[in-house]
Amino acid sequence: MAPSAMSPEDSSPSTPSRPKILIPEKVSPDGLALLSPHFEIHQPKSLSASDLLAIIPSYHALIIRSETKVTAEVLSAAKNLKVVARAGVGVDNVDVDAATQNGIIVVNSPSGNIVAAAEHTIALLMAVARNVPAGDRSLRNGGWERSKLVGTEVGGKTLAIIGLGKVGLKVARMGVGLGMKVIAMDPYASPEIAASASVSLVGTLSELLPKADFLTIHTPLIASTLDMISTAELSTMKNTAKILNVARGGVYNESALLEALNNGTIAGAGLDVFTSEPPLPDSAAASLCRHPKVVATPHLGASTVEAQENVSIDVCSQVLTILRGGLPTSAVNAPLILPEEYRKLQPFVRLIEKMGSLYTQHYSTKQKAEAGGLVGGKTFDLIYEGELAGISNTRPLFAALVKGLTSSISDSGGRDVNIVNAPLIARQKGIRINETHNSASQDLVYASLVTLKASGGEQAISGYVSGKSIYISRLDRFSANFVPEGTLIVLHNYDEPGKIGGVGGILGKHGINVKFMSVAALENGSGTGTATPVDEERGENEALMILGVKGVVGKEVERELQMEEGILDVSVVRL
Ligand SMILES: NC(=O)c1ccc[n+]([C@@H]2O[C@H](COP(=O)([O-])OP(=O)(O)OC[C@H]3O[C@@H](n4cnc5c(N)ncnc54)[C@H](O)[C@@H]3O)[C@@H](O)[C@H]2O)c1
Ligand SMILES: O=C(O)[C@H](O)COP(=O)(O)O
Repeated sequence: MAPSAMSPEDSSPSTPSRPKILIPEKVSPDGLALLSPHFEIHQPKSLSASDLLAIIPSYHALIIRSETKVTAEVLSAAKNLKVVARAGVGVDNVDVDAATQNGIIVVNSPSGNIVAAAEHTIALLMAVARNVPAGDRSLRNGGWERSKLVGTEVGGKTLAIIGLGKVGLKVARMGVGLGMKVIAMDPYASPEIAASASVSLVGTLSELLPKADFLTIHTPLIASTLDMISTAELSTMKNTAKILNVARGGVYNESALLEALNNGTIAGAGLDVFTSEPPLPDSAAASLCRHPKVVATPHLGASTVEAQENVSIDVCSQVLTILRGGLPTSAVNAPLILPEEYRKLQPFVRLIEKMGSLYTQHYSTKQKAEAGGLVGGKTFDLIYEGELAGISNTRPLFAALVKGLTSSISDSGGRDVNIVNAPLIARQKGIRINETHNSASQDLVYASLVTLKASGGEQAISGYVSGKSIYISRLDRFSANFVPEGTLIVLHNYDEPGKIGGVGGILGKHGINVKFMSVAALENGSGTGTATPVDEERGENEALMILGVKGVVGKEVERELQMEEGILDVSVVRL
């Protein structure tokens, strides 16, 4: 469709020379009022994917919600586009990497609809507890069914939350206000922040699920949360339990949920989000929407007047700034370093980001995660040695660490962290970072060395830069030497003959190719005190085996590796 094919009422009067903004979804007029005096705004009532592709080249800004798919194809055709603005949080419908490659800034509103999402969760909680929609439906059909629709009180019941971030924490506070006992599982949350909201943190799902009268998930949809609740997990819950989803379709397995409702494993569900929106006609999601034990809404979590005002003003003011040549406040793909610092700091920014991400993923295996506080609420020491100790502006390095620590646990992949907002994001998660410049290091083998340590434990990672390449030289109590890139399997094992054969056999069986292997021995003088229990006699023989692999390393592979004789612990890390 050419631009002229849009109906006249879809477009505001135009001044040809003004930059053009395309808004294919319903966005609150409050923010648009900031833009309309300066720009030509087009709001087509419906726009197909091919229409979008055809007209995008003439636009300078694109403002969207969750329905418009901004693909790599659209972005490479968008010759004049400076910004894609998401009036909301999730950017799962935008190819952010393609935007970055095309020099297009992606902005969002990280907090504008948090209250709305939390309140919608409570609305679904009360609706499923008290059969509100069923009562309403029955009355409309001329019924007066009282005994059939007896509900349960939520006061005194246990509300279990998975994901104690911005929305989860608000839901927790509201639950406490309703007289509920609130427990939560979030390995990366701050224990202090949880305690301040009267939430008891538990370490594992298996501890959380059997206690839940109501279960609600508020995590992003990422590799570790896809199908987080499926048949096995549902079977450990009370058969009176009811579950809620105002996060993203896919955190509950929809087929498993349907089966659990049909066979009485659990009692009900309140659902706002689905794996495909709207649900495909013959899908499990479509059956869930029609199920008598389900209350369903069409992704209304953020649909309040107030939230839409907030997100609209948030993103429209950023569009205004960007089209006038300024810097936005919430860029999802903002660079960590300014061009003038790029050559000197870029390898270290990359190294420290990878060290942070390695930390979060390596230490989050069940064996090592404590009840909360794996990342959130933790104090870290970031120690610069050698030439790096002389650098005074370490803001990009600090930001790189915050980005690395949070990248594997957020739906933006940490891309929204920049040098301006990194201290704020760290504060929100209760992360404290002490930077130390140690220029007096003796016997340093590398020109510069960076060490990341979590205080109060043995968790430590060191790394260095050589040319343009980055390396990890220490992981835990082990001297290592490997490149922190791609998919890595880190095996903590007894250094005994036959290990490589066994591990290779398992990987080969699953079609996983090994690209490199590195063995890390205990550092000189390292004792055997460790988070993982080791055999006293074999303790001196511990080692780490680090495998760089190609192929999908699923949970089954991890389980098989974990069962292998002499393997103490396994972590799969994607860097
Ligand atoms: N339905 C709606 O309209 C609507 C509105 C707003 C937000 N959302 C969605 O709600 C979700 C939460 O948003 P938010 O702003 O609170 O995000 P957030 O990033 O502030 O919080 C997410 C939390 O999940 C935790 N987490 C990550 N991986 C985990 C895991 N494997 N196990 C347990 N916890 C884990 C993180 O530590 C973090 O505390 C997002 O998916 C967002 O897109 C939906
Ligand atoms: O990611 C979000 O902000 C929410 O899921 C809301 O999406 P929406 O703007 O399409 O309502």
